[in-house]
Formats: sequence, structure tokens, C-alpha cells
Amino acid sequence: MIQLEGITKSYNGRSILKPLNLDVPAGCVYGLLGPNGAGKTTTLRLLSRIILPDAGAIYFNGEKYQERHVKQIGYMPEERGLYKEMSVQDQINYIADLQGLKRREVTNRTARLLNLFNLEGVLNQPIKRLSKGTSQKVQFICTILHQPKLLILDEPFSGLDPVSSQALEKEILHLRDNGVAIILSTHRMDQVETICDKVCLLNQGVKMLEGKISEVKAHFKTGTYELTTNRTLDDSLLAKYIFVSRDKNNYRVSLQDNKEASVFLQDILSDNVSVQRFVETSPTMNDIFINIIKNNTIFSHPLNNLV
Ligand SMILES: Nc1ncnc2c1ncn2[C@@H]1O[C@H](COP(=O)(O)OP(=O)(O)OP(=O)(O)O)[C@@H](O)[C@H]1O
Repeated sequence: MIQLEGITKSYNGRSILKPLNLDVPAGCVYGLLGPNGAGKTTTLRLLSRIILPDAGAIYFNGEKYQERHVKQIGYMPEERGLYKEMSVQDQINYIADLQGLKRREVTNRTARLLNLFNLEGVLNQPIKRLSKGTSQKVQFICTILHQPKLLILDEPFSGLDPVSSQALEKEILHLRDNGVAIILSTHRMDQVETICDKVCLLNQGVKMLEGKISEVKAHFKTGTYELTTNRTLDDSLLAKYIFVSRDKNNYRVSLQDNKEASVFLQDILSDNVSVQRFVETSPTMNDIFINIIKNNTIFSHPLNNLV
């Protein structure tokens, strides 16, 4: 849906984005991650054409990115922008008018969303009286009213309670399943794991890693397995393998590969131990994020070419 090729951006002679390539396909939730000041918001502003790059090219749906494409984009910036004196209904109608949408179309489209976000009761309230999370949900509805093909969300979950977060996740996945490309910047790694199909990790304007969540996690596996047994393992077994930790009959063991894992299992079973659980642990996105940023390691092939 949108591609960045060799994009650079500087402010006052300071390079904020080094040549950056991104490729966000339709029907994908793309997580733009990175520590504070990494260049995420700058990238989102470039994607929504609020600012223009110093160099490089942007393509929207295969065409050179131009002003006329902007109406196919929905952008929810981190700093929220609603008219505080307007009621929720008037705000929605105002945005609809700006987008040239018919009132009936808007009513049909918003009914489901107002219900999903539990907003029916605040329709006549002025925005200034809404809580932070509630106004955020209103702004989200305003952002998707015109059915954008590309949806750009900067920290969409900040300030939302767990129920509202779940409703937003549900709607994001619904849009994705209908072919929308969604780029979201977030510091919430738990949400990255549940909703992102692909992630890109930026640090100081440089892409450190890009890939599908499943592939990224597979790449960073450490070969640690969790084992739960019905009784204590014999000393001979404990001496034969590298056990990382033990808590009663729960063990963490380091094994080189699947082959060593099956030999290990056979060893245990032949000792008449009953295995209640045996799984390879996967690092969390949080672990991976911290690891890459601390070591400042750039991962190129094969992770950059996974999708
Ligand atoms: N208009 C601007 N003028 C000068 N410097 C800017 C401007 N906008 C951003 N920067 C600088 O660019 C760098 C990247 O900022 P950006 O807001 O893109 O980071 P971010 O990854 O979104 O950070 P955060 O997670 O803290 O929101 C920062 O050092 C910031 O100070």
C-alpha cells in the first residue's frame, strides 16, 4: 500500500532519519517501534504528508505519492485534535462534512462503532467534558469515518482502559481483514504481540530490524525449553544437560536444537519420569526490543525481506 525508498529527513542540520526503506502491504498491521526519539513520529508525519522528505521517494499503491492520495489516508496523531466546544455528534458530523460524506452514510457507519466503544451515552456531550480515553475513542471514529485505505495511528492505546483497548484491537483487526494497511506506533509490546503482523524497529533514525512477528520471534529463540515433571530428575540427568533454572519439578533446560530436544525427552521418559509439560520458550517482543537497542545491532538479511 505504501513504500518508502531511501527517505531522509534532517532538522537544523541534524539527521533524524537515515536513508529509510519501508514497505507496508494492504491487509497488514505494521508496528513501528523504537525508543523515545527514534524517529517514529517523524516517519508517520512523512507517511501522512504532513511533512515532506529531504530525499528519497514514497509510493502509494504503486503510484508516486501525491496530495490527491491523502484523502485515502486516516491519521490519528499522538497530540489529539478535537474541537473542545463541539458535542461528539457535531464533531463527527463536522468531519463527515469535510470528507464530503452523506449524513445517512455516516449514521449507518458510526452506529456500530459507537456501540463497540460504548459511546452512545455521550453523543450530546461537549468534547471538553469527556475523559482522555473517551475523546480518544471519538477521535479514532473520526479518523476512520471516510474508510481510509491506509490508517496511521500514533500511540492509539495510550490512556485506554483494558476494555476499550480490546475494542480498539478488535476494530483494528476488522479493518485489516478488510484490506486496510495499518501502521501503528506504540510502546506497548504486549499489544504488538497480539495485533501486529509485521514490525519495524527504529533506533536513531536507522531501521534495526523488520519482519513478521512469528519470524522475528523464531530468529531470536535461545533454545531454552520449559519442562514440568511428576517427580525430581535424577542427578545423572541433571549432570548430562545444561539446566538454566529449577523450581520444584519445573525446569528450564538449554538444548541445541530439535534433535537434542528429542534425545533429552527420550532420556527422561526412559527414566520412568512422566512429562507434564515440555515447550520451547519464545522470547517476548519486549526482550527482543531491549536486546537490540542495548546492543545496537542491525539485523538485515533475512529478516528485512520476510514479507
Ligand atoms: N520539528 C522538529 N524540529 C526539530 N527536531 C525535531 C522535530 N521533530 C522531531 N524532531 C527531533 O527528531 C527526533 C525524532 O523525533 P520523533 O518525534 O520522530 O521520535 P519518536 O520516535 O516519535 O519519539 P517518542 O517515542 O518519544 O514519541 C527527536 O530527536 C526530536 O527532537
